[in-house]
Amino acid sequence: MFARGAPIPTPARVAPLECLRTTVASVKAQPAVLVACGSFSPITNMHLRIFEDARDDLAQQSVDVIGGYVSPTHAKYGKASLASMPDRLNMTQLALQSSSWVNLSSWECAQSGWTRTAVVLQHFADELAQVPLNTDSDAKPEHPVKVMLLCGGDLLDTFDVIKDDGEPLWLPQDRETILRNGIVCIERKGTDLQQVIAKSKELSKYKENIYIIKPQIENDISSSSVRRLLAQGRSIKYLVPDDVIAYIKQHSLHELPTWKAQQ
Ligand SMILES: Nc1ncnc2c1ncn2[C@@H]1O[C@H](COP(=O)(O)OP(=O)(O)OP(=O)(O)O)[C@@H](O)[C@H]1O
Ligand SMILES: NC(=O)c1ccc[n+]([C@@H]2O[C@H](COP(=O)(O)O)[C@@H](O)[C@H]2O)c1
Repeated sequence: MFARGAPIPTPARVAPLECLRTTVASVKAQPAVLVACGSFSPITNMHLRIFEDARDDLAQQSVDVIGGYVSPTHAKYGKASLASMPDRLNMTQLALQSSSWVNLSSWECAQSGWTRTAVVLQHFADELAQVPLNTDSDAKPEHPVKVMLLCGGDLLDTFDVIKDDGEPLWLPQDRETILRNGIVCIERKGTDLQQVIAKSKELSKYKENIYIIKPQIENDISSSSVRRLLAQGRSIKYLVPDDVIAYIKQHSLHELPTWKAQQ
């Protein structure tokens, strides 16, 4: 558990290796690691589900997902709805206890400020490139591991956003890096991904690297809907893992002014 009110200790690795599978399905398969960057304030069952849907769909396209990471963003990302870093990390860790292949990465939160997502992914890529991969046969996998951003369609839709100060939300070189490596986008109500890609020259250029995943069971749980239910004094059972609900109650996170403001 991360101590509340204390800085986050720097972890030994960006990508803890506990759950990483180093035996790739076949020589020809493309090994991949999925990294979900986001707020996770709090983590929901749908954040966990998107990993499962993505892994199943990618397997049908000869992409062998050998591990996954949830990387909560730094407090200095500045979104009002962010619970503290220890709280978001603790809730994420509790939620991931039930996963055999997705790990928490606390690296982003241990930095002194917010880190751009492309930089986070590059750290993962640098570390994971050092991990020797093999197959059941003697032969080594033909492809090096790819680190791909896992996100909801709404995130891809922010790629062209220009902020109020006139600066792009995503630096052009960062978008390029992310798109070159591959991005796995889960369709989400309210975002037409085909349209998002078609209207952007850059996204169209890389459309082969954008894996669009249709959730097998549609579910639009979001952290904001969970916060809204809490603010209304309603139940969040079956939307969020039980241990996370217990943590929220134990530490009265539902009383956070920015969570209570959510209607
Ligand atoms: N129901 C969902 N379907 C598909 N993707 C989702 C869903 N919920 C969250 N995600 C994706 O998970 C990633 C991390 O989620 P994050 O906590 O940043 O967003 P969120 O749950 O939409 O939060 P908020 O409601 O506070 O904006 C994002 O890429 C987001 O699009
Ligand atoms: N330029 C960038 O790298 C950039 C811009 C906006 C959001 N992000 C990331 O995307 C995620 C978005 O989270 P939210 O959807 O909760 O805002 C966060 O992990 C954040 O760090 C990255």
